[in-house]
Amino acid sequence: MDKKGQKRQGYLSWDEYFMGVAMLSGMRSKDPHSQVGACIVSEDNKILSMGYNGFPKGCSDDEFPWGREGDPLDTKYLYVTHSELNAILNYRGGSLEGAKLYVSLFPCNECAKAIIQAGIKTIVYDCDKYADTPSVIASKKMLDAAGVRYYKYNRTDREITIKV
Ligand SMILES: Nc1ccn([C@H]2C[C@H](O)[C@@H](COP(=O)(O)O)O2)c(=O)n1
Ligand SMILES: [Zn+2]
Repeated sequence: MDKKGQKRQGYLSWDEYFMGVAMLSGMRSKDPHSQVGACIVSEDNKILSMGYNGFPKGCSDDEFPWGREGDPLDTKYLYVTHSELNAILNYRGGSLEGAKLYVSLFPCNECAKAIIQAGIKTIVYDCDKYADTPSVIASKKMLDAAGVRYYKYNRTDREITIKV
């Protein structure tokens, strides 16, 4: 059949688009071990905010520690802001009630609290590599209790290459 006058095929689905944006955002992270990205989307599929894991403003990426082990004060964990929290805090538009969150790694318990309190109702996540940790188990308990829906992103075979 003649395809003239018909829409292009093979365009990105909404989930591919928003997870792609979340992953692109994660590429800004300076964390040498885990780069996490988040994208918050309205109920009518408008991008509201984005974030990635990094130190708070004024805390230099070159002076604060990126290590994972040793004295807690010398590891990143006490200092880094998670991508989801950054995306929530970056939003300047008012309410996130009913919004969807696309995130490359399942939210921890602290981010779950912020997600619930912000009114986000759906989480689409890619990786769940810390599923067995108390933090993620507690996160799921709270999300379940608060009625926040979450589902794993269905990876497609699509490779997105952008030359910049
Ligand atoms: N849902 C999450 C979980 C973790 N992060 C951040 C926090 C750290 O920068 C990194 C995890 O480090 P790892 O223990 O894998 O070396 O990812 C986040 O932004 N969102
Ligand atoms: Zn978190």
